Amino acid sequence: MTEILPAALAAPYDALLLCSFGGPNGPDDVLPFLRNVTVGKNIPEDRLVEVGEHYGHFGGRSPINEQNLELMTALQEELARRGVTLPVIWGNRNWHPYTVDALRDATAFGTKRVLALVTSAYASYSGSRQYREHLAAAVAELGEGAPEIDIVRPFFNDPGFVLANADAVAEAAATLDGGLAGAHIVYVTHSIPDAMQDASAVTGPGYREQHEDVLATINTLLAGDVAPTFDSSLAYCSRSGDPRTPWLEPDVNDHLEELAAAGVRKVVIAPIGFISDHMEVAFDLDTEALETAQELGMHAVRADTVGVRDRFVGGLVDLVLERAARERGEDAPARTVGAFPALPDVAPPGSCRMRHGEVTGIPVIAGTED
Ligand SMILES: CC1=C(CCC(=O)O)c2cc3nc(cc4[nH]c(cc5[nH]c(cc1n2)c(C)c5CCC(=O)O)c(CCC(=O)O)c4C)C(CCC(=O)O)=C3C
Ligand SMILES: [Fe+2]
Repeated sequence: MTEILPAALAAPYDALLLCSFGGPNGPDDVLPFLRNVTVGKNIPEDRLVEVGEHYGHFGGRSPINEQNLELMTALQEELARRGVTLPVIWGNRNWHPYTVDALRDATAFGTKRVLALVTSAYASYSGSRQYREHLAAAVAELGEGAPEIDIVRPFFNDPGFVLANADAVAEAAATLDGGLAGAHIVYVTHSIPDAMQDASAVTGPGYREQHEDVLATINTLLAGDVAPTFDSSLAYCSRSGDPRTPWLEPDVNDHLEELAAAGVRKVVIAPIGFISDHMEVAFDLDTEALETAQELGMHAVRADTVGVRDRFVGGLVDLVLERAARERGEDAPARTVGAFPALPDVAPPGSCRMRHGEVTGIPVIAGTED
């Protein structure tokens, strides 16, 4: 076999698109951004006003854009460190810079094959399929000359992501009196409607089961060789939508109350569902949940999100190069931790619909529209 020079390790891709959610950069952006997010979503107006106020507490801007710029730089540096030639570009689903604009620019510079890395680790409609619809819409809008796009599989069970989370939980626990002993780790992720959960579980492990897998791995790592003296559970934040529609529970605040009533006094809040400290983390956890814990007389600390930790960024670059190698027809096994295999590079028919049983026929990239 001929050896591939490092510079060509990302071939056939000629750009890596960091594809994210987007967020407002100032007060005037907040409402138009929220309207973009909720178009066709049946979110009550008073919920929009409430979420607008969350951004208001932070000067009308979300930290998400700066965090994505940092991640983009970290990815570029790690690729350069490995000698790989692959420009990183950035585009969002719901706010500037929009994906379609980033792709148009890249195309003008001759980009033909793009690998997209979505900033959600877990597979569900919101975290994966909706991005794949969004990318297909961008390609359609660009028309002739649009780049061909592939996607990095949802990376919840990537060793880099899971180990970086375990490090963050261990560091947070170390700040508690007596460390992890006698503590309760509340793992937290974004709630989704039950119907979206059910749809996420049709062709592979569901959204909740993916999180349960990650937290089981982290718990095993933290326990080491000794019998664990800590407990853990999974709770949810940021529920929205019609209050009559069932979403995944328990809400993190309700859950903290239950734990306090059961005598728990030491808590690590571990936001494994999010890769950076964007608004859900800054408001729903650091503002609301930590306040709830304090009112309940608990000592609670929030573990870092993976952000730009070396292990995480290194894992992402491994995923990118692994995907490129498979695209070149090489045998590049997908590395994982936990009970589940890697999710496929191309989503199977029927995966991660918005609602269980619903077929919309909306085109996607890296999968079929059924
Ligand atoms: C699973 C999931 C992630 C994945 C985790 C990840 O990707 O990291 C995620 C990420 C994010 N969600 C975000 C913001 C919002 N999400 C909303 C609404 C919704 N999210 C949902 C789910 C998820 N969301 C769902 C099922 C809805 C209901 C409407 C719908 O079905 O789409 C709304 C509307 C108002 C409201 O209802 O809350 C907003 C403003 C931001 C940006 C934060 C910032 O600005 O810093 C980010 C990263
Ligand atoms: Fe969301």
